[in-house]
Amino acid sequence: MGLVTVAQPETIETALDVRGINIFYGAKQAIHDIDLTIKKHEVTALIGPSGCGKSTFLRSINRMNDDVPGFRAEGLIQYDDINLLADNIDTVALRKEIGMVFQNPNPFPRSIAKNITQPLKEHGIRSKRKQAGKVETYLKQVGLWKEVYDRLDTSAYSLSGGQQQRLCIARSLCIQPEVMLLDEPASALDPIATAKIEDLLLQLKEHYTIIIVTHNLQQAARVADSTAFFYQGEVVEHTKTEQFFSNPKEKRSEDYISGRFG
Ligand SMILES: Nc1ncnc2c1ncn2[C@@H]1O[C@H](COP(=O)(O)OP(=O)(O)OP(=O)(O)O)[C@@H](O)[C@H]1O
Repeated sequence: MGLVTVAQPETIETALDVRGINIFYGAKQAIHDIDLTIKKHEVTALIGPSGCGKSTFLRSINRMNDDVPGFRAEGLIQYDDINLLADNIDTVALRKEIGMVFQNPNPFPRSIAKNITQPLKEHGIRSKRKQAGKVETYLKQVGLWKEVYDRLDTSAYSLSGGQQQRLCIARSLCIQPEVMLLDEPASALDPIATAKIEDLLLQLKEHYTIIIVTHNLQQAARVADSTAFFYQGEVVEHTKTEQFFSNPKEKRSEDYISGRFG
């Protein structure tokens, strides 16, 4: 993925080891010296009030902000033996391993099937038989197959918002990433579609490492193994979700959970 290598992470259970990250937009510093350990096959929730830097941090992991004018990220985000913030990272290869799903469903303006086959083709899978097999596999993995198997050639835009979001998740999964980044993936969805996405995340963590930004504290409590509370560009507390919500260590965490700010 890049030429710069660093020492192996402390344990093989670590998916991403984040050390001393500082992020700037021009002169404005959005992230201040954060450290985080993201464990493999867990769901990690990033929570905190608007503007505290959750999306900035998430988008830095797979270099989505590189083209934002004035953007600069310093420090170490270690994935295997690679620093994801190194200058010579191949972002296409990076995004194959670290996929992303956005707040608003954004399927390609093509058929349901082509939303899966297009990324497969881009990653060298040319056999139509293999492509068809993967369309079925990944639509099943996101619980969409039964709903769409008889209309795979119709436009992805004919799906509901919740179905479109599950299609976007299938599109990310079909190239078999290790890590999935989700930026408020259910905030544009109704409660039933949201519940389906949450169920899906709980199933997917068996195969993938998941980091989710959410404004919904109940959602973090339902789906996340660990929760990181961001405030004014810092990580105030990162601990097991159950402990975070029942017995936070920091006063600012307690104030946030109890709705005293944010
Ligand atoms: N493209 C940009 N250019 C300049 N400043 C930005 C840009 N994107 C974000 N910022 C600033 O960086 C800080 C962190 O923003 P960010 O969007 O990461 O916060 P957030 O916690 O994800 O907020 P929200 O929950 O509202 O999405 C804010 O002060 C924001 O104004």
